[in-house]
Order: sequence, then C-alpha cells, then structure tokens
Amino acid sequence: MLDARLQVIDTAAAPATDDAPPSRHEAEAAIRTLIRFAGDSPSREGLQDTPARVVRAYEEWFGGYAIDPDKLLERDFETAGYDDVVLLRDIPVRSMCEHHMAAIRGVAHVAYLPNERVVGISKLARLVDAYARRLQIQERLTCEIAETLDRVLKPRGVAVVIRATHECIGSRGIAMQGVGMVTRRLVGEFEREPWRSELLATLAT
Ligand SMILES: Nc1nc2c(ncn2[C@@H]2O[C@H](COP(=O)(O)OP(=O)(O)OP(=O)(O)O)[C@@H](O)[C@H]2O)c(=O)[nH]1
Ligand SMILES: [Zn+2]
Repeated sequence: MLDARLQVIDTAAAPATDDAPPSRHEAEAAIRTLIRFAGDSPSREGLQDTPARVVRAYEEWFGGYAIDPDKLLERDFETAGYDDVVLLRDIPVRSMCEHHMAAIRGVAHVAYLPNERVVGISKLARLVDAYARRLQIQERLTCEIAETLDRVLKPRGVAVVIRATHECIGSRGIAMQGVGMVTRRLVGEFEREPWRSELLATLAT
C-alpha cells in the first residue's frame, strides 16, 4: 500500500524532459496556467471545459506530426503517356508559426513534371496538410513539401509556391493586416527554362 503510494508520488514528481510528450492531464494543466496568465480564472463556469477543448484542438492543429509524409505518396499510377505539368492550385494551408504559435493561413500550389508515374491529386493536398499541421516557418514548409515529392516520386521537376498571411504580424507586434508572404521552391526541370517561365506565368494567371 505504502509502496504503491510512493510509486504514484515518484511518477508525478519525475522530471519531464523537454522532448517527452506530456500526458493529457499535464497538457490541460498548462492551458489552465495560460488562462491564469491571461488574467482569467480557469474555475469560472465558461472556462471549465476549455483546457480539454484546447487540447483536442491541438491534436487537430498539430496532427501532422503523426503522419508519415512519404507513405502518402506510396501509391502511384502510370502516366499513360502524359508528360506535361501536373499542377494542383489553391490547396489551403493551415499552419502555425513556430515563433509565436500563431496561425499561418494561405494557399499552396504544387506542381510536378511526371517521370512515368503520377500520384492521386488528393495526396498532394494531404502532403501539404501533413507538413502544415506542425510548428513551421513558411520557408521550411515550402521546402519540405517539394523535397518529399521529389525524393519519393522522382519526377522530372517539382515546384511549390505558398502565399500566406501570418497572424503574428496581423494581430500583434507590428500589427499589420493583409501582409502576404510568398515562398517558392523549384526543383529539377522547373529550375531551368522553358519550364521555369511557363510555370511562373501559369501561376500568375
Ligand atoms: N522568415 C520567417 N519569419 C517568420 C515566419 N513567421 C513569423 N516570422 C517572423 O519571425 C520573427 C521572430 O522574430 P523575434 O524578433 O524573435 O520575435 P518578436 O520580438 O516577436 O518580433 P516581432 O514580430 O517583430 O515583434 C518575426 O520577425 C516574425 O515576423 C516565417 O514563416 N518565416
Ligand atoms: Zn510568428
């Protein structure tokens, strides 16, 4: 009995390393701390369920860590002779900036030049989402999408362009709404003419 009690106390007191995933209980306690930091009371009726809701929301916003992006591209198909650009436009980007944990919202355009194999277009949108739903800077998000598609599918070229607004600029700090950031990563034949100009012209329309 005493041993069991000591064990519980020991576990609770065990120092968590920075990288170890916390329990749900610890995550909810952290939200209660932030509510108090904001100046409100976590025991107030309207806030009582908020820590559990926020933790559930985190599981959605950061669900990308549980996804293996390579696996998304595992199933491919023959091109059936198609060798021109495949471009999926306006894929919604819902991410979080790693500096402020504030929302990044925008769209991604993902293009590739097939090399005998193509993937289902939903997989391109899933690939964007898998990397977006992590703590990100826009530059890394852009590169990770392009490099994964290049490495796994091995097409002749890959291009990823992201246009997004950052809530950390819109609602705090410099507090400027509507400032857009554009990033792009061109790989393989898209780095060179004629595909480079063709792609950029297509995206401008
Ligand atoms: N390059 C890049 N910067 C980003 C991104 N998201 C946010 N930032 C910037 O990251 C920077 C962090 O700079 P710090 O000076 O450490 O943070 P801060 O004091 O909150 O900066 P301010 O936002 O200028 O008040 C800020 O300039 C943000 O605008 C991103 O995706 N890419
Ligand atoms: Zn930020």
